[in-house]
Amino acid sequence: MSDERRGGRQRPPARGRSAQHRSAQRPAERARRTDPARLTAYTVMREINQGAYANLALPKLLREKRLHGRDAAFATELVYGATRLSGLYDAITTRAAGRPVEQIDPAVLDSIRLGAHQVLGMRVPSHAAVDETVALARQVNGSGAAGFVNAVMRRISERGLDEWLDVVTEGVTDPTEALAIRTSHPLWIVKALRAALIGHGRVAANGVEPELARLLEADNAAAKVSLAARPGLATVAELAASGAVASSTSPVGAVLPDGDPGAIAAVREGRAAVQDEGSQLLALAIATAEVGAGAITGERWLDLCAGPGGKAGLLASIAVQRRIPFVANEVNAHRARLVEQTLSAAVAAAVEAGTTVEVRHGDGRDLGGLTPGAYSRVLIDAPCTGLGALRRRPEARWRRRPQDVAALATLQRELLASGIEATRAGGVIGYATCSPHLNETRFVVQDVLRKRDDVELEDARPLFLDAAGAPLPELGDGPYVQLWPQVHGTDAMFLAVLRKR
Ligand SMILES: C[S@@+](CC[C@H](N)C(=O)[O-])C[C@H]1O[C@@H](n2cnc3c(N)ncnc32)[C@H](O)[C@@H]1O
Repeated sequence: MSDERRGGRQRPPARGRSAQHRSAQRPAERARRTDPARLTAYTVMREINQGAYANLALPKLLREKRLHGRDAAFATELVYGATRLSGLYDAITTRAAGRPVEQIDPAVLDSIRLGAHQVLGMRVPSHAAVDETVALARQVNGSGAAGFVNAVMRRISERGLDEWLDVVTEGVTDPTEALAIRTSHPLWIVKALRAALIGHGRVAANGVEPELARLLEADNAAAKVSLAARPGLATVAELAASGAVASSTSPVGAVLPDGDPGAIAAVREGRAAVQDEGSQLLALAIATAEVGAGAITGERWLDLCAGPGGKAGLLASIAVQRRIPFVANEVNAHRARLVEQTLSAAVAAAVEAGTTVEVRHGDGRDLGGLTPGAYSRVLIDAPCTGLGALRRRPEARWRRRPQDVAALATLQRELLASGIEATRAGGVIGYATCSPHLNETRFVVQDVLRKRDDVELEDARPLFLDAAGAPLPELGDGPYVQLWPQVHGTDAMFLAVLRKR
């Protein structure tokens, strides 16, 4: 699609007509079909509405529709931006349409969300955004709906984002609620993140609002594409030769400024992978923690909740380099297969090195009882709400419910307890989540520690080193490590390191 068609720059007036004239045209007079990028974005929005995940549905459709380069980037920004900001855009649409969004057909609402994002969140000129949104609506929602979309889009485009933010927060006196509306997050998540910033010691309660705003804004920014070179299988230099830029945060990381990571041979071959730099640092921390004298000989590593295998991929390659047997366990059959796929290069390397990398399909809660004291290092990357990775999962904030936190609480405690059982004396246990929620992080660890005397908490901070080997900054008072997107540029990963007595 050309920039002109996309509206990426101002179009000259067509056949002497002004942009204002075009905006005032009846929808029937406008282009009847939209472009493939917008249509793809709309189709994915509908799939998300039916329960799909953006990070799976979008790449699949981009491949099917053969959209590459700038068209793929445009469709991606449309889907991710319109989905993340749908709470805000719905509040604006309510005012522009003069009726609650619940009274608007969800398919029509998706067209409006995409249009609103072009007008308020991207640099698409208003007239082009309105024209294209009406063309899309006519094509996918019908001509009756297109008239309605035209009216709503014209109202939306009458104000800039700042003006709309004032309109939708007018009369809202609670600053947390106003922040939730402005940054398009459910209120319960904003409250949980506020408590997490204070509870993890990032900021004092009386100065939390600016930091909370930074965190919520970071959730709304596109996450960079980070790659991890799996040690012994690939190098950062190899990734750099493929167009990535060496990471300053992770010693095994590189950032891909643009392009398809799947086009890089090391990624295709499972020698490198797309992985958040925080996840990389966390896996490296587990691999570098010193194990006690009782556990150092005959080391054996376990990833108790490995699917889809990101951290297992990094840990397994390090284990192979050190000729240490590695087991990746996963309860979900489909995800266990994904672990097998992602570990295939490490499995082959293990055979060469005369060691083993094994994928086990089963409930991690059973492993402590089945293989007590069998492992020198155990990672429990527990199932969690994922509130620390909202920037990567645009729909997650709208799907998660406050009750999900409580529903996971028992499982998280049982998995940690099982991981501790599976660890031998002197061994190291890492409890991790991609959520900073206090109920999924500190409180889980504290609860489990309170009930047993065979394990102690270690300071995890010295295990976090950046690409230059320097201590990662701003890790707080310890002993836990809580990473933050607005500080470290990573997902908000949590790690507690325990040692078995
Ligand atoms: C946060 S994810 C792990 C992410 C993984 N470590 C990575 O870096 O790619 C948690 C995983 O735990 C799995 N899980 C949930 N309950 C489990 C159980 N009882 N035993 C083992 N795995 C479980 C989930 O299916 C999910 O794949």
